[in-house]
Amino acid sequence: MTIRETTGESRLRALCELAEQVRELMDATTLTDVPEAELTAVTATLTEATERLRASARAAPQPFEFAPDGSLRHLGNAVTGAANPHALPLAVERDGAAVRADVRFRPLHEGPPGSVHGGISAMILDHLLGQAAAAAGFAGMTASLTVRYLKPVPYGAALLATAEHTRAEGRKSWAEGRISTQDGTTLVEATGLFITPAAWPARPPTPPEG
Ligand SMILES: CCCCCCCC/C=C\CCCCCCCC(=O)SCCNC(=O)CCNC(=O)[C@H](O)C(C)(C)COP(=O)(O)OP(=O)(O)OC[C@H]1O[C@@H](n2cnc3c(N)ncnc32)[C@H](O)[C@@H]1OP(=O)(O)O
Repeated sequence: MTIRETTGESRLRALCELAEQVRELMDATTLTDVPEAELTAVTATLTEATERLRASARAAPQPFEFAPDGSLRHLGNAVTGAANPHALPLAVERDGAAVRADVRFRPLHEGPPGSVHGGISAMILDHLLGQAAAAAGFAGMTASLTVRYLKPVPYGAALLATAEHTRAEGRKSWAEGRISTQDGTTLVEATGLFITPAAWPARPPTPPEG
């Protein structure tokens, strides 16, 4: 018996491929040094492509949903969503009780000359800490995030982001995490408070792998 993929999944894969191409475009735009006439010509091409995509539009990005394999996914997420060009996308994995993700920032993420914008590091850590809390069974919204910037974060280098849930008190729970180099030097670390909104189920499902 042949199991067919749904048309929806095939279309979603095409959407993710488009998002990846847009990431390539953003990288190319950040670094391009072509002449002005070429910039103008490419802008015209992109204006046309943008209008084609807007011919039919959703009210919101791809939702939090179950994939056909039963896993939870959020393709529209700004950090992990493969269908969201803004996302790296970060692929978050469970590592025992903790979570981890390989990270390679790009010139697109520049803040101070030659290194990554602090808000980008904070965004990655916010999400990773949130997934660590969710992995421990305490999914919630970020109520506060404290970030300590220890060393500039380079782009282009293979880095590692890790986080773990540390404790819970009722609907409040805490997690901590860091972005480090491959040799274990911590560049930026964060602590976060996550609160499960009263309206959420007491024990939400475990987080998606990414
Ligand atoms: C159907 C759902 C299914 C869900 C499935 C989930 C699966 C998960 C999988 C994967 C996870 C992915 C991970 C994502 C990570 C990224 C997360 C983000 O980026 S979140 C966006 C940024 N954050 C916001 O937009 C929050 C906006 N704020 C709020 O919504 C509320 O303020 C909220 C929920 C944080 C608290 O609202 P209240 O009404 O529940 O809070 P009150 O009842 O007043 O307080 C409860 C306790 O918390 C303290 N508290 C409240 N807010 C606080 C704060 N900001 N700082 C410190 N303490 C606070 C209070 O003092 C109180 O403490 P006392 O119980 O008295 O000890």
